[in-house]
This record gives sequence, C-alpha cells and structure tokens, in this order.
Amino acid sequence: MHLSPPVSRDRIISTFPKCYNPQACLQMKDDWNTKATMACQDRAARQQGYDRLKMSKAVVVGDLNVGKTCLINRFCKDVFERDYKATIGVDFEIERFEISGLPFSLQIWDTAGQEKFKCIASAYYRGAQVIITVFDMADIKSLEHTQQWLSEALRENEPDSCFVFLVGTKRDLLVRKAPTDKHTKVHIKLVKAIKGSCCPSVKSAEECQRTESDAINIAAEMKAEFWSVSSKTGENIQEFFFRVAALAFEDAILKDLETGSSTAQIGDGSILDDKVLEDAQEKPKKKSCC
Ligand SMILES: Nc1nc2c(ncn2[C@@H]2O[C@H](COP(=O)(O)OP(=O)(O)OP(=O)(O)O)[C@@H](O)[C@H]2O)c(=O)[nH]1
Repeated sequence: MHLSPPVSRDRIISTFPKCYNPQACLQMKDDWNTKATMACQDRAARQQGYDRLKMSKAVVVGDLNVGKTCLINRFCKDVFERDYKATIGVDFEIERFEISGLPFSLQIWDTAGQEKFKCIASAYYRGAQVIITVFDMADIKSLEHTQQWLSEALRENEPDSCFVFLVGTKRDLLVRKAPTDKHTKVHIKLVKAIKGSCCPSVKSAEECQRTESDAINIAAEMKAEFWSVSSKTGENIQEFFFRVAALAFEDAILKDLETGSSTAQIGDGSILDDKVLEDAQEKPKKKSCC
C-alpha cells in the first residue's frame, strides 16, 4: 500500500477551526461532528482506504485585481507580490493537510477576474465543494459583484452541494482604529490631499465597520461565511484556509459514511492517483504581465 509522505507541521489540523464572525458563519459549533470523529478514529477505516488521498476542490472567483492570486500565494507559498499580474484563464495549487490524523488535500483553483478570460475560467467551476468569492475591502463595487460571481459558479454545480465563503481582502488598507500618533495622522492627511478624499487606500474606522457589516449582510443572502483577511500582512490567511479545509474534510468523511465509500475522490468524482497529483504539482504557471 502506498502511503503519502508526511505533511508539513504547519498543515496539521487537530482542533476544529473557528469561524471569523458568528454573524456570518456556516457552522456554529466548536467541535467536529461525532460521527466524523469516530470515523477518523476508526483504525480499521484507515487501513481500508482512508490512507489514500482524499481531496476536495475549491474555486476562487471575484473581480479582477481583488487579490485572489495573492490570497492563494500567501497561504500556499507564504509570499506576497506587490505588482499586479493578471491571471490568464486558471491556475491551481494543491495543499496537503493532516486533519484529525488523516491525510487530506485541497485543490485550490485560481480563476481570472478579467472579463475576456471568463469563458476559460468558468469551464473549471464544475465539481467544486467550496466556492470562495473574493472582494477588495477597499473597493465596495467589488463586493456588489460577488453575488453575480457566486451565481455563475453555482450554475456549474449541484444546488446546495458547495460551501460558500465571502472573503474581503486587503484588510491592511483599512484604518481600523483612529490613529493616535502625530506621524500617522499627518501621513493620512497627506495621502488624502494627494489622492483625493475618495482615496481607496485610506479609510476611516467607520468605513471599515460599514464595509464589514455590508459584507455580513451580503454573506447572509449568499448563505456564505464571511472572512476579512490581508495577504500583505498574512492576517487571518491560515485561519481562513484551515476553516475551509476542515469543513470540506468533514463533509467528505460524512459523505463517505453515507455512501459506504472510502476511495479518494476529486470534485467531479474521478479517482485521483499519485501520478495525477505529481503532474499537478509540477504544472506550468499561467500568469502573465499585463
Ligand atoms: N495592500 C494589499 N494589496 C493586495 C492584497 N492582496 C492583493 N493585493 C494587491 O492587489 C493587486 C491584485 O492582486 P492579485 O492577487 O493579482 O489579483 P487577482 O484577483 O488575482 O486579479 P486577476 O488575476 O486579474 O483576477 C496586486 O497588486 C496585489 O499586490 C492585500 O491583502 N493587501
């Protein structure tokens, strides 16, 4: 029997990850589902197939320039790219976890936000267990477009078959607390003077709260869980992806129990073997300069 290599220590999830905000949360609970826990603890189950790779597919959608690629790259490679390079079509990463002692992989699909690449990207929406709709916290228009992105992604999937997340990026651009030190106050005044009062990169604490509460309302309409993150600073990035992985993993285990299956499946139901995984990890990059 082939055993996957051990996952890195920072990808081990042992306790059930918490949501960001209870007002926009998919599952209000503190612990794993009892049935899932028992299945994980069942050594016999492990020997009969859970040692093979179990994988879920997550697609990341949203307007151009909102920070989808940076979100994925911060988590998967711990890097942040300041310069914008448009995604052409799609790209993906595979992240390996150990959850409750079992191996699990998340295939994270980065899709192009630019209109001209939409038809290529939408071909990859199918078979997703997780849809991550992304907006820029400093650009309210991108929040307004998230419902459209979600409905396009859902069109390619079974109704009620996906976990939906609404992620506000660029949290670092929002001034959460009124600055108290003289230098920051002067800096903000200067930037506002140069860029105008509608400068998207400098927002007041009130605007930040308003954006979050608008997002929470939209998340409720979308039946989504809301997260606010920064790929620049890394704030909430690991917490967010751990939450995604944990919910997808638990769902996959429970579905297996329902169907009595223990094989490794990718979103659209095809069996994933080690060769596919190796090829996927060596894929060429599909980014290009704009
Ligand atoms: N300050 C700040 N800038 C960010 C953050 N995330 C992304 N950016 C910047 O936003 C720009 C766009 O980021 P990308 O991740 O390439 O955007 P995208 O959504 O993948 O864009 P498309 O590929 O066109 O769909 C880049 O210049 C990033 O440096 C963040 O958390 N904070």
